[in-house]
Amino acid sequence: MKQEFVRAKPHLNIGTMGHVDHGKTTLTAAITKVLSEMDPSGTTFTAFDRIDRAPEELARGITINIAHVEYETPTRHYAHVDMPGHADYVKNMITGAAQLDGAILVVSAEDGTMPQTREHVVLAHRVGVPHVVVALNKADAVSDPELLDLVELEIRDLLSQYGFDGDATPVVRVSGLRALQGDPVWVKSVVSLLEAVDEHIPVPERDVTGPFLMPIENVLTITGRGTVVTGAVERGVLGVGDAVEVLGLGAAVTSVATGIETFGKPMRQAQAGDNAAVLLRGVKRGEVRRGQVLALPGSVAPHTRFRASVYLLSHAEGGRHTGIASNYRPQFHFRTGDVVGVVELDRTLALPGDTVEVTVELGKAVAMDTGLGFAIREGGKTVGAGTVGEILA
Ligand SMILES: Nc1nc2c(ncn2[C@@H]2O[C@H](COP(=O)(O)OP(=O)(O)OP(=O)(O)O)[C@@H](O)[C@H]2O)c(=O)[nH]1
Ligand SMILES: [Mg+2]
Repeated sequence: MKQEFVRAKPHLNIGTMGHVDHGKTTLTAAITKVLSEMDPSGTTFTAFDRIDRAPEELARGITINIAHVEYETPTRHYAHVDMPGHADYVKNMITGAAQLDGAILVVSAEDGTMPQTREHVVLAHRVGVPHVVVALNKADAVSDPELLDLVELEIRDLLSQYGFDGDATPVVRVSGLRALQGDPVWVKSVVSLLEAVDEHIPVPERDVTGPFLMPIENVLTITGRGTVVTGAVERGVLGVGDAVEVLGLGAAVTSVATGIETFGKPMRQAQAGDNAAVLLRGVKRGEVRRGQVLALPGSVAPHTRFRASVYLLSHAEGGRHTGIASNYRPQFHFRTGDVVGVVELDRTLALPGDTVEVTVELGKAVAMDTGLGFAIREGGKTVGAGTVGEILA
């Protein structure tokens, strides 16, 4: 019998972002190591090579999204998503898969801010990652303190330039690598970083009273038990035995949640903000997929046509070089899924950097309400971010 999940501390979803090779995964491993040594009952050490593991390696139990690591500070429980520095990360971030309450921006002290540092900051702000704490990593490799000061200034400037409060953002000098190796000075640096995260990233208000909704991130089959969907609960509460509906991107499926887990521990109820794995009664694996939502039956409907306010990323932010006109057909990313759609403009041309009102017609229906955010991508690049306005069909 597995130990049941105990909700003793507030739960937050955070993640590491930053340029390739700046040390995100090393730092993630170091955080779990440092915390597991402070409180073995709260945190289990997750080694570097266990963080970057591929989904195929994961064959046991109802389990949580592979990208997540779990840990506890003295005051909080965190789900931490560590994603690679390349384009896939961006895609995950904008589709809200991670639904971050805050992020640790990892910047190598050796390199300073780099193109993906900028891209991630721009996107974090656009998709509504509300708070950022900076880990000025690899501080062990830079002996000149003035150089560290310089990089710190550069980071603060970058944050301020893209809508964060660069002056108020904590910038903590750390060495993930040396902390992982147990060097006490650098272990302390990771403790300081976590204190900054605890203090600077507030516990968000969760919508626990609204109808239950969870975007599906992953679908797994557990031999002998059935199909499990995983994701972060966006709103409401789901209890074992509750009726649910899977919708969007095709035919709806109704079912009952016969089991719920978080990080391998059974729970009676998942609530907004939790990472949950839900076992669905009588559902075949092929009937559900990433990009759909699991919701209280009748509480949300899939739609194809809507008005939207769209911001087109400027060229400097990684957006298009040229403008768009009506009949533009990019990929629309809603929550965990994406679908092709056609954009109709109210004017002849919209340029990178513009905010425009548009009508969108999707190729497949997506569960949505007014106010839902989405990203627009083409050729593997993010070119816009929008919000659903009036729903037309
Ligand atoms: N000196 C020093 N090297 C570090 C530190 N942290 C990471 N490294 C090294 O930097 C390299 C990249 O580290 P990763 O943790 O894989 O970086 P990442 O940001 O996860 O990289 P991607 O996932 O590919 O974007 C490795 O060789 C690490 O050993 C640090 O604090 N100090
Ligand atoms: Mg990595």
